[in-house]
Amino acid sequence: MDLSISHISFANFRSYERFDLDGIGPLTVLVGPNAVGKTNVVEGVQLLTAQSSFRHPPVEQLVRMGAPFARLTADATDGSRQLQLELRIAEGRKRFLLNGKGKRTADLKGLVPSVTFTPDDLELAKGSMAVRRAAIDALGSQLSANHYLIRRDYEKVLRHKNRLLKDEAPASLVAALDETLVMCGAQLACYRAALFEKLSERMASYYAEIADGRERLRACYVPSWEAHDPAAPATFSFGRDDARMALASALAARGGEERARRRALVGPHADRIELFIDGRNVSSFASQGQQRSVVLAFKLAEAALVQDILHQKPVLLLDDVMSELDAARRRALVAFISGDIQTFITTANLDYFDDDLLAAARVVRLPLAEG
Ligand SMILES: Nc1ncnc2c1ncn2[C@@H]1O[C@H](COP(=O)(O)OP(=O)(O)OP(=O)(O)O)[C@@H](O)[C@H]1O
Repeated sequence: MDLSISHISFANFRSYERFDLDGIGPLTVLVGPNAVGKTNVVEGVQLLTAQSSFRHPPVEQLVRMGAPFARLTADATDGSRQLQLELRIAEGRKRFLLNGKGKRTADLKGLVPSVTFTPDDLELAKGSMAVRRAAIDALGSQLSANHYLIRRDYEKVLRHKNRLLKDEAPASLVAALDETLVMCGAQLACYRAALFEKLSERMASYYAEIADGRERLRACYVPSWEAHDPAAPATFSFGRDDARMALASALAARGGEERARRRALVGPHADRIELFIDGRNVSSFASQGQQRSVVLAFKLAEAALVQDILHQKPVLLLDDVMSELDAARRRALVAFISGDIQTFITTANLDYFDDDLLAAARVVRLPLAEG
């Protein structure tokens, strides 16, 4: 049986002095007016499960204004195991605990995974490449502690390199750092590309379902060392040694340009994820409806992949997305939810939900009644 959350409790988290929800089942719909704290609940559960927040806030913002610290807990069980996930936030620092014992973030990755879908995710279709890269890394980090750690290392090296380039440091110093960048960068590009290959297969099949088989989605991971024409799909396969060599020679070839522009131009921070519908690039050609279908397919693929790789269904956190989807896409999402995956949905309006879904859900009205 999969681990699922049975109880959550927040103290001094965001707008909540206290928030407790017990007896949580497969489907919880949180309904309430604007600014009542619905998204805060989703964010709290994401912090406890994925150890990150889609809002990327400064740590101190998570603590209720005027309070010295915050504490969040979630109890999860699969019928035999009982886990308590805990996050304590004080003095600008986050500390994670499992069953009362302090843990490194990397040790908790994937234990109770989650997939979050918010209106900001619509940026996956039309927004910058950084949004797509961040989504792959967020997923990869839950699936593998190594992905999480190598990405962290790479970002540290990249920050250091950008500082050197900005300060116009001697080329020898930059070249020395490039050796580390090649090691971490090649590994990160390989992790991402391997993960993306699996994700894009599932995305394509969800997209076909959502579009009733009328259109075909194709996605490509394009490493920064490849010159790729974004007008047409292409496949790039590489192993770690290929990636190291290609990255090292691209860095050597573009070193002068990097110094002139005073920033790092080559490496996984510049890799591209291109999406195509029937051969046309989504960034330039997709309609609003097609963009929404791409994002929905992306999210459903994420959830399916977590299940395949970790053999544990993720908790699905849907923040106010029903209003962003039309009836057909809502149906596709509801069909997925009905496949027995623990889900929290927030909404300001229950009219977006059909009676069957509401009958199967626990509807929690916010603000909670006192007592
Ligand atoms: N650290 C904090 N201390 C106190 N209040 C906070 C803190 N952080 C956020 N809030 C408050 O939480 C409220 C927003 O909550 P949230 O984003 O969960 O609303 P929501 O119910 O999802 O609203 P909407 O339907 O408009 O998206 C705001 O009123 C905001 O001022």
